[in-house]
Amino acid sequence: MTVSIENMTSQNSEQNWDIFCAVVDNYGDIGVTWRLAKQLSAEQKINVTLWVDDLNSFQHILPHLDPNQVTQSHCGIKINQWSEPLKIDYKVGDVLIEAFACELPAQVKQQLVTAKQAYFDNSKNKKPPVWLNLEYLSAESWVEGCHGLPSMQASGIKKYFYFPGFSDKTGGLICEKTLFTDREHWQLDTQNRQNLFKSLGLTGIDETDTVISVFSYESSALLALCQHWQANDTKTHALIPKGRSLNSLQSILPCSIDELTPGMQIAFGNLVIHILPMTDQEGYDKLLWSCDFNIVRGEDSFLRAQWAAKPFIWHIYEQEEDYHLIKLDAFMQLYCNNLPSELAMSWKGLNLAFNQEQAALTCEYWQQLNLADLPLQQHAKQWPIDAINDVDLVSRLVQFVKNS
Ligand SMILES: Cc1cn([C@H]2C[C@H](O)[C@@H](COP(=O)(O)OP(=O)(O)O[C@H]3O[C@@H](C)[C@H](O)[C@@H](O)[C@H]3O)O2)c(=O)[nH]c1=O
Repeated sequence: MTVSIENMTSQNSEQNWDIFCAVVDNYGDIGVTWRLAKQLSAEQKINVTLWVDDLNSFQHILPHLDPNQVTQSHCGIKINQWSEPLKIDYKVGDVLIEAFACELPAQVKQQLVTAKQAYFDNSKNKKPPVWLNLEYLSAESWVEGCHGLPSMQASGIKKYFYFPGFSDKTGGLICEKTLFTDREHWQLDTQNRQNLFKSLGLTGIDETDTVISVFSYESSALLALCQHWQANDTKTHALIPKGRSLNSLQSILPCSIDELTPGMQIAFGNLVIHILPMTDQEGYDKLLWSCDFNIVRGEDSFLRAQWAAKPFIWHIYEQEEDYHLIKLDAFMQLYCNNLPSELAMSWKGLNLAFNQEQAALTCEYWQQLNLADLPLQQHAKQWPIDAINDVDLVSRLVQFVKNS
């Protein structure tokens, strides 16, 4: 029997999925789950409820969100405040996703036990949901062996470990179906970049200037790079939202970080720092598409910099015992697989030096890395096509659930 895509998505529209997200810090946990929720809803027509414990953080990347509402809808997704105890009842759906091993509320776990028992008593009752733990993205090879493994929980229900990743044996990477074509169209017309900068209140940027977006954690290497750009021949614009990157630049700023407001420009020699307003994720993607180089961090902006098809530095989220450097290395090996060795050395050197706060080395590698270098640019364009490995995370996830 053949089932058409339309039939499959209309079957999905009867499905209810819940995603629970606890914000550990910053915007990555909510950033990833929000992307996931939007794509499940828009492309798979699944009814998604996203439960979030910190709506104030969420509002930074979804400006229309009202942090005081216990429940609200945006982009077709129901967003519920996750408080303990829950103010809104959780009703068992078809799929339950806990993001990044967050501890589900006791009420939810109790509902799972009840659902399991009811199904055990009479298989005509609704099946308990497929329960998944969505893990962090890593390019390490062990991920392939752990993706999809079940673990029996006290409720008698299996919980599956769902690992995003770069190979076909992993859960894939979040990427909307039309993202690459949307980006290509955007990048074909330089007017888009100019219009975007204008809408963000960024002025004085000529077409020939180098534009770099900066969304990193604190790093003395960033200060060194800014000082390097300041003395450089090319005019450089660093677009930086209020946040952690600026903490490293306090010594060169004319006022305290609190006093900075979006749209402000601070000029030093050939560098202009622009204070960037934070936008929603769609706006942020377009910013990455429009810059010549992006400095990104965490998980979601890291992936979006890859989808932007531009060269980038990944400031990885620090972990205990420098474990993050192992993750960084695994990704760099993969990314540099087909790069000419000299270019690979400069790109890896730059990323490692930035992450290890080796200020002088960062500038040295920056100088070696010519942004106009054709192989570097071509690689940045080809990489998304190779990395997506035919199928994105949401498509793989829906199939995984069907097979579970
Ligand atoms: C600058 C900017 C970012 N964003 C979004 C893009 C991303 O979804 C989100 C930032 O998330 P990330 O890039 O993942 O970085 P991050 O550092 O914010 O998030 C994290 O990293 C994880 C690895 C950790 O585990 C998390 O606990 C968390 O710290 O903010 C906007 O929507 N608009 C903006 O203007």
